[in-house]
Amino acid sequence: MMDIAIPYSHKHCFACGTSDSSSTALNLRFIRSKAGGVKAAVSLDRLYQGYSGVLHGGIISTLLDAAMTHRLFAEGVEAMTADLHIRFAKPVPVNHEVILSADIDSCIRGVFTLSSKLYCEQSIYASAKAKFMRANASASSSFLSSDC
Ligand SMILES: CCCCCCCCCCCCCC(=O)SCCNC(=O)CCNC(=O)[C@H](O)C(C)(C)COP(=O)(O)OP(=O)(O)OC[C@H]1O[C@@H](n2cnc3c(N)ncnc32)[C@H](O)[C@@H]1OP(=O)(O)O
Repeated sequence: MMDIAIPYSHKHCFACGTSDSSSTALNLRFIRSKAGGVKAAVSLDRLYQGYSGVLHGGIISTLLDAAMTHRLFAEGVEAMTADLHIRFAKPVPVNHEVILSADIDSCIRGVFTLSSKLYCEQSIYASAKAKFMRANASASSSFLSSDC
């Protein structure tokens, strides 16, 4: 399945940029999930730990935010995070594959509400809800209904 295309504005992104643009880039690559959202698999090493052996909460937040951002990219929407809530349910181990997913919950008057989840061993270890607003008001999308 094809990767979600990353817009030019994200070429140098810490989360989805490549190591060509930054030596610490996470190099995340998202694809469409069968359920219609997006998903990515990633395993991060000790460079990204907080407590010993545990992925840093700021990195977890970044992964969840990136999943939601890419869910919007999949609709041709470039939007900024306006509000972000994270639930750290279980310590996420480093050097262990985790799966990220994201879905669009609603879009009302230009405010997109999304949710994302981080799975480890098929359990939810962290989740997020966020609101996004378009960076570029001229962006178009098949998802957009008349009130967006
Ligand atoms: C682009 C974005 C960048 C942004 C960066 C900014 C972010 C920076 C972040 C920086 C971070 C940097 C630092 C780091 O990196 S720290 C690393 C990141 N954090 C973690 O890995 C924590 C993972 N989670 C856990 O270990 C457990 O879930 C904890 C220890 C939190 C609780 O596990 P425990 O097994 O002890 O508890 P329980 O689940 O049986 O529940 C017991 C009770 O507690 C209540 N309870 C539990 N949770 C919540 C809650 N959230 N609000 C309200 N209540 C809550 C729950 O309802 C229950 O109540 P009751 O039913 O008994 O009445």
